[in-house]
Amino acid sequence: MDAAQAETVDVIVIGTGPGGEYATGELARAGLSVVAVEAALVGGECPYYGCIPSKTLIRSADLLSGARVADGVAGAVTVKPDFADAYARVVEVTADWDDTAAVERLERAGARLVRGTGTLSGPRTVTVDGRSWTARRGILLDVGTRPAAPPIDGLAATPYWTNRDILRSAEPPTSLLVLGGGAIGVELAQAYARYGVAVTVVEAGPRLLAHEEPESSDLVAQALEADGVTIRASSTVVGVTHDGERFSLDLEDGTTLDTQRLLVASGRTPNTDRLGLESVGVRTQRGFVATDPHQRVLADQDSGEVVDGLWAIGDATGKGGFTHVSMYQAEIAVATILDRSGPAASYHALPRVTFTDPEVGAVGLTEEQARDAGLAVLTGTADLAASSRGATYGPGAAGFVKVVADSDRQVLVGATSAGPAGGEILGALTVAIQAEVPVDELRQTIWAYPTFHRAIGTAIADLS
Ligand SMILES: Cc1cc2nc3c(=O)[nH]c(=O)nc-3n(C[C@H](O)[C@H](O)[C@H](O)COP(=O)(O)OP(=O)(O)OC[C@H]3O[C@@H](n4cnc5c(N)ncnc54)[C@H](O)[C@@H]3O)c2cc1C
Ligand SMILES: NC(=O)c1ccc[n+]([C@@H]2O[C@H](COP(=O)([O-])OP(=O)(O)OC[C@H]3O[C@@H](n4cnc5c(N)ncnc54)[C@H](O)[C@@H]3O)[C@@H](O)[C@H]2O)c1
Repeated sequence: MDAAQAETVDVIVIGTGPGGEYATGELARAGLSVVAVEAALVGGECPYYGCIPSKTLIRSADLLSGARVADGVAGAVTVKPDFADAYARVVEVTADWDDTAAVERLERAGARLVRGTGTLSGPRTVTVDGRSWTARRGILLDVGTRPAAPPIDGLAATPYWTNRDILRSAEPPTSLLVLGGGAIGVELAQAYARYGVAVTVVEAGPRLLAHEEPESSDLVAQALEADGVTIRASSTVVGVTHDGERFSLDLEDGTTLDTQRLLVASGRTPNTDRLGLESVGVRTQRGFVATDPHQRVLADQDSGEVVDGLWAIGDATGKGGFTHVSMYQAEIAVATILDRSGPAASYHALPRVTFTDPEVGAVGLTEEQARDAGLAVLTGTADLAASSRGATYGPGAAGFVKVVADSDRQVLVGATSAGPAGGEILGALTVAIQAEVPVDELRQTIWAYPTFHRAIGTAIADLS
């Protein structure tokens, strides 16, 4: 069928990241005719090149680290790291980068998958390789992001790695330079260092995990250094070359760094640049698509004008590059597409976890963001190592709970739980912020002894 003879369906989903895959299934189960267009693997980045393989690798590396600190606490353990074991688990959890199971799930739900790159070619119309579809109800975009390479002299001509290459590599490098100290950079730097790889992180900004509390950056820097990672913050790379074997990076301060492998983890670019958004009058901001709180696409950030029959979810909406955001927005979009009433999107209690050891869990605003928002800020902190649980835990107890309160409303607006199981402890803080539990109520809460989460009570008592 050519573009002139477009087939009509109810909904077309372009990009099946986690939210797009979920929405496709839900809409089809609701009885709509749905076509999902996917250029790569159904499920997107998270199950194949993101969350799932990285957290699997991190678990293997954490087991090695636990064994290494056993001597003097539990008895001597001989540790013989074997990356092949870790990689085998990565192959298992990604189904060897095969999306057959996901495709079958979609088809069982009644949806149709079209492999290829979808482009908007006018209102409610999508073209894939010369074939066109028209959507009666509309089009849902979940196109995600791809790794962004900074404009460094020579870099583009080198065989640098992105998250996609490193997580598919069966062999660990002998040395690894990680460009970027964000979530991808710090998680993978630590995991590879624990496998004996000589790792250096080069971060342009003054600290790692720049979006989180400065205390989190310090904690993660100390942990990475304890694992042997060299951290170079406030460092600018001005040139990169590759001689067929090794990379050479020139820094602005005159230093030259040599490495076998280079991982570029310096941010992402939304996949909206070749999507045909101009054909429906949508202007992006730094590639991000603006949406209203029901995930309806806006013509641009400022106008507030809703584009008829177009929804967007996921990383490309710029509300946070996390699978749980994609899934959350997908539920909202599905409700709107099905004309069901439902709550509008709200991000005041957006949680995120960086899966380093110690884990950095955070929700809502940082102290600085709360102050910048003009709130009357109170903060409270508790040191995990100094807690009873910390004393019993022994090595690896470093961490803290920090709470940020709005003293006018007497509710928490932000919190960090960094330490062992920091991401799990975050759950209680997320509920407190989502439900705007009064600080007084949190003061009266009984926190089990001796747990790490009891530090939430200590931090609340410390509010000043
Ligand atoms: C190494 C790494 C680790 C991560 N760890 C975590 C974590 O622990 N927790 C967490 O919450 N998040 C994590 N993330 C982020 C997470 O992967 C994303 O937030 C998540 O995948 C949601 O993305 P999305 O829905 O925007 O779509 P994506 O997952 O980006 O998928 C978009 C899909 O759209 C397809 N596509 C794009 N354009 C088109 C087109 N024109 N036509 C057809 N198909 C198209 C792509 O092929 C892709 O399959 C991690 C990311 C990385 C890279
Ligand atoms: N645990 C998680 O939830 C998790 C894990 C990994 C990734 N992610 C998501 O994936 C996305 C990408 O993560 P990321 O770590 O690539 O991006 P990021 O934006 O979080 O961090 C990129 C870092 O690279 C630095 N940088 C930029 N240009 C540089 C340069 N030229 N030289 C040196 N440093 C430079 C930035 O200052 C920043 O600190 C994010 O949306 C993140 O939320 C989430």
